[in-house]
Amino acid sequence: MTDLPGIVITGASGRMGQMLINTVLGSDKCKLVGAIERTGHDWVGRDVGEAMGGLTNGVIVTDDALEAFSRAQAVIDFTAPAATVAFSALAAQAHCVHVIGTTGMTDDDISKLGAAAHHCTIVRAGNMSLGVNLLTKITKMVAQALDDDFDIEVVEAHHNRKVDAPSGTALMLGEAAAEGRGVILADVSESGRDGITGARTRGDIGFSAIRGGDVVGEHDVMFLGDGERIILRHVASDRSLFAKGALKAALWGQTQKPGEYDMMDVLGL
Ligand SMILES: NC(=O)C1=CN([C@@H]2O[C@H](COP(=O)(O)OP(=O)(O)OC[C@H]3O[C@@H](n4cnc5c(N)ncnc54)[C@H](O)[C@@H]3O)[C@@H](O)[C@H]2O)C=CC1
Ligand SMILES: O=C(O)C1=N[C@H](C(=O)O)C[C@H](O)C1
Repeated sequence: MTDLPGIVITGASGRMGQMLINTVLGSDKCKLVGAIERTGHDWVGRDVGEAMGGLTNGVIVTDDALEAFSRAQAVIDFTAPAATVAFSALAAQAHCVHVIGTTGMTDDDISKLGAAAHHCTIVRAGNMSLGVNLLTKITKMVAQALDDDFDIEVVEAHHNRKVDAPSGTALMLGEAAAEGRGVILADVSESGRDGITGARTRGDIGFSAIRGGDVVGEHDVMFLGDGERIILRHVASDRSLFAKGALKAALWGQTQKPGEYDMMDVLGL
């Protein structure tokens, strides 16, 4: 039992944090050794099981990330961009695998992960589910097969607490479509249409975001031609699939060399 890899969960009180804690506690392949929240959060100092409304489990929520990481083999991090950049430096110092689910990271944030990846294994993906990663592959294939006669639009829907748009998944799908077309997404990306926008530019990849209620995550990639449309869709109905994917990545990362990886690598897609 003691030889099982120890996992730390950051953002312990969050929607994904709590799901991840339950997933780790329910696994016979790893053990929970730490739970992190931001300084000043009212969970800091409390037993995480009790804070989640259940039985105590002996893991006390802390804001001392480096101390917790130094007792762990992997950190699973679904928090916010600035926190994730800071955690990556600490995970590198502690030589832990860093699994990153956080979305909304800028190019500058992502470039900062590069230094940490010299010392530790980083697995980062905007979506940890098998279905979305497969959809990403399929999107690239379809985009490769069709030309600009088909307009590409990515439409996503999420719950009303989500703070970033387009979603990390939508951007993954957009990147895949752009790769399939042999173009750079930044050169053709179109989002936030409003007002007199003019006609659609041929070759653009459009993004639309719906926010409301408790939607877990839905993504459509639409290829719209004259007289026909192809619509590829993924619907997530339970956050546990992201948590299971992240845990798979944390365990996979135990045998990898330092560097930056994604869920395609983990899933062998
Ligand atoms: N890649 C994937 O498969 C998925 C990614 N996500 C992403 O995960 C992130 C979190 O999503 P939710 O759990 O829904 O958000 P949330 O708002 O419920 O949770 C975020 C948690 O991070 C904590 N946090 C923020 N800064 C911190 C810091 N400096 N130190 C420690 N904790 C800190 C907050 O206190 C909060 O508990 C978002 O970026 C979301 O898009 C969500 C689901 C799946
Ligand atoms: O914030 C969320 O909830 C989700 N975020 C990820 C994203 O931005 O794509 C993954 C999933 O769709 C849920």
